[in-house]
Amino acid sequence: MSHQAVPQPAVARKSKSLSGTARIPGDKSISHRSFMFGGLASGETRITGLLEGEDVMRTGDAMKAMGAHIDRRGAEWIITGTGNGALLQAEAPLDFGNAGTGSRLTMGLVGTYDMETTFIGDASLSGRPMGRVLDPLRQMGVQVIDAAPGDRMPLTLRGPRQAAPITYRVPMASAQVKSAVLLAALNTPGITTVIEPVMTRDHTEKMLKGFGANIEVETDEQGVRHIFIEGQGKLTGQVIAVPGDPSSAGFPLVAALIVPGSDITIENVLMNPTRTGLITTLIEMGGKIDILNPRNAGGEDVADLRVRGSELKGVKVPAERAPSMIDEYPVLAVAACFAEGETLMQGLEELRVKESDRLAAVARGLEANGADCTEGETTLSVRGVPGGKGLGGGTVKTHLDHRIAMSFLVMGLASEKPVTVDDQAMIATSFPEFMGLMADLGAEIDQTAA
Ligand SMILES: O=C(O)C1=C[C@@H](OP(=O)(O)O)[C@@H](O)[C@H](O)C1
Ligand SMILES: C=C(OP(=O)(O)O)C(=O)O
Repeated sequence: MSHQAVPQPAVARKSKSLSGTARIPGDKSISHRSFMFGGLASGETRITGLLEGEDVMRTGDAMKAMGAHIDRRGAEWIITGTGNGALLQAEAPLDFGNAGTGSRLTMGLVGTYDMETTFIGDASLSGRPMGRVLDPLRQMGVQVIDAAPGDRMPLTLRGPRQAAPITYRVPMASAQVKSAVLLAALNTPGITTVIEPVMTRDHTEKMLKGFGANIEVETDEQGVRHIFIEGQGKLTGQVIAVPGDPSSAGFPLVAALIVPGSDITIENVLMNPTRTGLITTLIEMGGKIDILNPRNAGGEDVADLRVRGSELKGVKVPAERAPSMIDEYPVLAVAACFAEGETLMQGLEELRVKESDRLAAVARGLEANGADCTEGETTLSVRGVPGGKGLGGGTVKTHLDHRIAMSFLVMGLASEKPVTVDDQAMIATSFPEFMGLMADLGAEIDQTAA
């Protein structure tokens, strides 16, 4: 399905206090990896809580095209994998739609196989840089036999007869790049080393260990992580319960903070410390967020969050925190619009290469809705208006970016005037339940005619 033909606008209006309990869908990062590792392992993998968003379904389709069996039985997804080293050449191009994670991790997964694989995607994905993944793959012996200018998709990989292990220092804070090299190592003899100067989400390392890969992580005195992985080992199917996605939780969370009088509970949220930067920041801003029932589920920390309407104040968000909240800056910028004083967000260079240039897309959307902000090369500062007086009234260009759409719909719930987004169709890539879940909490969001 293409989202580019018929835009579906939506409008969010000032809402009365939000209330109720929400269960957000499964974590996108863990869901992609569950399909990939389950599809690669020997035997059966059973997954509950999987995110059934379009991005993850594309990964499932890719794994099926390479020989995995994937079925949904009731609430469970059941995968019979090919066995490590036994993926088949896909007969047609793999279409990853809008998904950076799915495409980049799969490039790593298949790159070291002695076969050809073509990757295609939508207009947003085709504009995103793939050289960050292709560079280390080339060092391992992978040929890029066709790519759009600037190492972009569509592109075709031709794997070597036998790949060579490398030591690779990840040059930018990117879990996708780290993961692509680790996955390429699975079909490479010997030990591949990935050096990660700045820690990013660690789902690949944790989950590969769970599937039986020989992978070790050492952190040196400077805090630099060295990840060692031995290729061509056996992976065995697992039982996985995917926790709720903290990036998706960010939307009802910020909505409840900025709509006065709100009191909601968000259940079963992943609290892995590489993902909780938004919660830390909002608590620093004075957000009333209670972390309830902290527990461990399937090797990950999870908790329920009680969130109440709050008087927020602006803060400086340090650059070091960026990797732990990288997808949450658009919605944090919205929270900042309702805070007293200035919020300064730093270290945002990676936002420029997401589904849209998120730094520019957020700044333009805020300006269109009367917010006072300054866009720097790698920073964004927002000067807030407690109560939201004068905010709203604009239409936001979403540029095929789900997080821009959801963030600005949240803004409309507490702004004096409605906020319109030009297209909400992309929300289905990561959070298909968004509209219904927000409506159940009392949010006034209408899908307007095109
Ligand atoms: O590894 C992952 O699952 C992800 C890594 C991040 O991307 P980068 O690695 O490009 O920072 C994040 O933005 C994306 O939504 C999911
Ligand atoms: C950046 C994101 O995803 P991806 O890179 O997988 O497209 C996101 O979901 O915000």
